[in-house]
Amino acid sequence: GTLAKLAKLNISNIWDLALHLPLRYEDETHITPIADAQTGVPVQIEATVIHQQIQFRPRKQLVVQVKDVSGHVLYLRFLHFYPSQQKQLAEGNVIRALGEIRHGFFGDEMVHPKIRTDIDKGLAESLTPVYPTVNGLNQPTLRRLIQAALKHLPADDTLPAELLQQLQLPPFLESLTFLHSPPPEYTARDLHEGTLPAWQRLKFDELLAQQLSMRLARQQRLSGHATALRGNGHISQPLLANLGFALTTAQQRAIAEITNDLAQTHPMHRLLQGDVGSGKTIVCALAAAAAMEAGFQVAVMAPTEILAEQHYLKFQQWFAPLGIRIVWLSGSVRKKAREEAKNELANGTVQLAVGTHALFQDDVAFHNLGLVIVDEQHRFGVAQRLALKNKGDDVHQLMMSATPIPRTLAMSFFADLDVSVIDELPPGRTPVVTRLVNSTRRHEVEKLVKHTCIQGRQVYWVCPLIEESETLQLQTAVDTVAQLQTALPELTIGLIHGRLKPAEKAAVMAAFVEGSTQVLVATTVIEVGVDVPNASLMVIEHAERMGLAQLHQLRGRVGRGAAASRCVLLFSEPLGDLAKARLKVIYENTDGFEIARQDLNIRGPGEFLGARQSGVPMLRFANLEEDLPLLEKARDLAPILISQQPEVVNKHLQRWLSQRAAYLGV
Ligand SMILES: Nc1ncnc2c1ncn2[C@@H]1O[C@H](COP(=O)(O)OP(=O)(O)OP(=O)(O)O)[C@@H](O)[C@H]1O
Repeated sequence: GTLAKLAKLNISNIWDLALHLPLRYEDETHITPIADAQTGVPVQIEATVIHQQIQFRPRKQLVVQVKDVSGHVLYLRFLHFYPSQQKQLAEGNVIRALGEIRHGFFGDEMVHPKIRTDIDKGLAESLTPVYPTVNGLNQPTLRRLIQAALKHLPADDTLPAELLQQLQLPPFLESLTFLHSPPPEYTARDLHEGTLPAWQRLKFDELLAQQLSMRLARQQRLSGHATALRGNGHISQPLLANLGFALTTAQQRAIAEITNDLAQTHPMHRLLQGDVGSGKTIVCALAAAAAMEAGFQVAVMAPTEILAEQHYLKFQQWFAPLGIRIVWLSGSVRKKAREEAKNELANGTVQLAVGTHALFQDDVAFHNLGLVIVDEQHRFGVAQRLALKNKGDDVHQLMMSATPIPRTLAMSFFADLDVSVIDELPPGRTPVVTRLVNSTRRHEVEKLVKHTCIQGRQVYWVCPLIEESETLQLQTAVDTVAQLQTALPELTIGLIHGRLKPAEKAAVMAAFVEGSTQVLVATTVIEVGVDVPNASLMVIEHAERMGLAQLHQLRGRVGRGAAASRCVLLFSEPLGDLAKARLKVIYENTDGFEIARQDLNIRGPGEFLGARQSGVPMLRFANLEEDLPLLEKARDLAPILISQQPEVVNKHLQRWLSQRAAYLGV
């Protein structure tokens, strides 16, 4: 019963209980006269029921009229109610109601207030904590359990007193007790301040645990052994000569950092970051070249088949002319081809493998794997990351991310990684002009499509994301093609979507790349990796449904050549607040790092990194935007503690890691 419910809240021991902190506080310490109540602020009133009625308009509800000593009348409304509540609120009863007063349908009202009838008990002495909970576990039970847990906690602090004094932080247990049962003089508003010392202490402890475990992981890696890979240029030189462009300074710097790491005898863990279109792919290819020149195998892994395929095609184009064999391995590869690929990887006849996490199944063995390149690593699940770790603890790893990661997040979640940033776009690009257009004006956009094609340019048209149904999504795409073809009969229109077989997809893409298809209608498969510099118009339908990272990625498919490019975001009303906020950000910004920063603000770091899906718990207490000073303190302290007070490190990690295994940063 209760244990199972606690488990749902991730509570399995007294530490978990003690760290289950209030979501907010209710103030039942005093009574506010209705006449004095501010609207929109929770207040407790005490009043006599003067009338009770069930109304049916505008919908069925219980409406109770109460009047207090100030002589003011207030309506209490309940859209869902039980007979017991009707009894509680019988005419003549004196009750206390806690809620926000606002001007409503009937006049001044409280909707679904918390009602108390035990008024003879007197007022509460301090604020009442309200905890996150699940169905069937009520607040009083949770409160009792937490109070009991607090009594059983050992009194010792993980951090020495001198250190706390230096950091101006209160003791741990004192902070916890404060937050669970705040002293009477504190108001609910004070307690929401993240700068309250008690909150600061918890946030700091959490951040410190994270920094410590990241540092330890890093030390462990640096003391591990890997083969030093030194290239001699016999692959990279012809590759560079055939490219048709020179590397930017930022690309050169990144590749220098990477080849330097590869030449070390401990495993590389480097993140290659760069905005859309900044030219990450060639840098990865050059890293792969260096490893292959040294005689070692390279595996390139992406989280989805579509993404992996883009890399496969690009690497084919670059490496096949140089006589390098590449195998493709994904979940959809048939048994026979799969066996063949596995054999070739095991006996070393193939140097380069590209694919999804199918590359790291137990039954795939490499002859001499030297480098693993992982694209969009944060989109992999925990199990997949572990599989990778097991395969390649002593292997050099290069992570690639097209999602720019804000500095605070990088400092926190990627503290174990070295980072190379490509902060420069290839020369000759003009920024993409973004337009927000109501979908009722779709025909104007069709004119723009025609205009663009007449000028010899090409167009992407992205169909709406329909998460519930892939079939419906495909249908929409087919309809869009028909509609566009009717409106623009003179144009050649292609269609690409997730259900096409790899060969069919490749054929559609090839036609667009060579320019025989002018308009490419697509489901969001073109999100990442597609690169057709002649395309200069991107139309995105139902842009309001898409996330910022995705919009930025999609928009980044144009503006990759010298031509001035446009991105038209079609939206449909009504727009929710979040959708509005996202569209505003994408309209006002072109810099991926700035967009990511604002995205982080809108969504919070957990969702930003796709943590919900991958199951990696993120920070519970600290907030990376507002707690940057604490994060910096924790980052500075971690190495000092590790070298000078290992016993403190142990104690602190034990307390926090039993909570959250995720700090290990798998
Ligand atoms: N130094 C350069 N000079 C000119 N063009 C370049 C240079 N580097 C890369 N490019 C070209 O720029 C385009 C974008 O490169 P690439 O596909 O590697 O981008 P990316 O960083 O992977 O971006 P995205 O995340 O948007 O896919 C490609 O057409 C590539 O050939």
